[in-house]
Order: sequence, then C-alpha cells, then structure tokens
Amino acid sequence: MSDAVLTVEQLDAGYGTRVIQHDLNFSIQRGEVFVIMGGSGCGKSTVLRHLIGLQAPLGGRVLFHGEDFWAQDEARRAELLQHFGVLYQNSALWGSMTLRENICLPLETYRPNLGRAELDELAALKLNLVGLGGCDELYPAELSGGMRKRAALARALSLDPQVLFFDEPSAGLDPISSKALDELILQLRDSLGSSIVLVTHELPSIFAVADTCLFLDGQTGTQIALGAPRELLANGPQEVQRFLGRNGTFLKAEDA
Ligand SMILES: Nc1ncnc2c1ncn2[C@@H]1O[C@H](COP(=O)(O)OP(=O)(O)OP(=O)(O)O)[C@@H](O)[C@H]1O
Repeated sequence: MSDAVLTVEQLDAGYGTRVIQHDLNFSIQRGEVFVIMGGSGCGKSTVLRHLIGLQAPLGGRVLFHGEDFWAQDEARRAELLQHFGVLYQNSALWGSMTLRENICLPLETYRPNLGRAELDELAALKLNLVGLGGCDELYPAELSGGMRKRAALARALSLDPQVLFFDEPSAGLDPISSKALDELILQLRDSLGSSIVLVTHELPSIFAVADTCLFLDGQTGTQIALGAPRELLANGPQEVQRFLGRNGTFLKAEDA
C-alpha cells in the first residue's frame, strides 16, 4: 500500500451541514482503476466532488501523495489540481472551439512557455491517444456522442494528469461505444500509468476495468465493501453481491 496516489481518511462527504456519506476510508494506488459504485442517489458524485477538489470535506482528509489537499492554501491547491484530469458526464467541450482549440486551452493557461507549434503538436498527440487522430479542426457538434467523450478525454489528458476521474463515462453511449471506451480507459492506464477513478453502475464496465471497487450504501450512508469486483461478487456483503450479480448471465458469457 506504499504507492498510494490518493488516500481518503475518515471522510465525511456532503453539502453544508448535510452529510451524505460518512467515515470513508480508502486508498487509490498508482496505475489502479478504482470504481465508486452504489445505488442511485447514494452519493457517488458527491464523493467524487470531494476527491477532485470541488468541495471541502465536512470531516476527515483527502491526501494527494500524503499531502492534505484542503490544508493547503489556494495557490498550492491549484498546483495540485493540475495533476488531476476530469471527464464530466456531459463532456463539457466548448462548442465554439475546434478540438485542437479545446485541448490547447488548459495548456495555454498552465504551460505559458509553450509556443504555437508545440501546443498544436501536443493537441494532435492527445487526439491520437484517444483514437481521434486527424480530427483537430472539427467542432464538437460534428462528432458522435462516443467521439465527443473521447475528445473530452483528450482534453482531460492535456496536462498529463496522474489521476483521471470519470463521472458515469458510459452515460448516453450505446453498448459498442461503451465497450470501446472501457478498452480505451485500460489502454490509457497501461500506456500512461495514470490512476483512474470511475463513478459507474454499469456492470459490464465494472467487471471489464475495475481493479478495486468501493461500494457506497445509501441506507447507512457509508462504505460497506472495498475490493476486487469478482471477490466482492463471491464473498462481499449480500447487497453488494446482489448489485454485482443483478445481471446474472453476462459474467459467464464474458469469462467464457
Ligand atoms: N449541489 C448539491 N447541493 C445539495 N445537495 C446535493 C447537491 N448535489 C447532490 N445533492 C444531494 O446529494 C445526494 C447524493 O447525490 P449524488 O448525485 O452524489 O448521488 P449519486 O449516487 O451520484 O446519484 P446517481 O447514481 O443518481 O447519479 C442526493 O440526495 C442529492 O439530492
């Protein structure tokens, strides 16, 4: 457990005085795909917001390489955030900009020493990484839903993040695009060595990509399981087994 990129200690997550999830404890290792799962409304996105620095914990700590994120001043927090890449549910690309311009934007902000040619080259490289080589001058509206996700991913990769966060990456995608996105996630993990944190309740994705799963329980408002998905399916608490086994047959088909 020595290679933890993110560590969460006794985290209480929520809004104002309303705690949604309490006493969360887990670590995310370098190069690991970590899935946050649980029933609808249990607080998955809320926990994610605390991990990506959008919201201060109501209690406990979030450590990045052992450094307490929220104990830092704003300038240091902004530096640390450069190590995070975030892909939001709606992809959130700028519609009036080409893909190249979308990807260059964070680079122009945080890497002011780069010249035009280097910026364009980096944008092309990131687009290549996500299978959109040659699409530099297209606008988001010219892309399919799956391509838009990939483009948003290329932008999330622009600053070479150590941790990539995805909130429901498969939302709105057909099963084939969704499977292709899972494959891309694994490819990126292998080629870049980044840690990947996913919020999803898509069983095929969970079994295809997750090294470790955290199960958040809506009723008790805390984590009730942490482990590899197949292990949790076999030996986890009943609710977690039910959640992971709800689709009965596909696991056998995938494993065959
Ligand atoms: N900005 C906010 N301010 C106050 N409460 C919020 C806010 N966003 C979400 N909530 C509340 O937090 C609870 C958990 O919501 P959250 O979106 O984190 O759950 P989730 O597990 O991600 O849900 P889903 O699977 O449906 O996307 C809900 O009761 C929701 O109403």
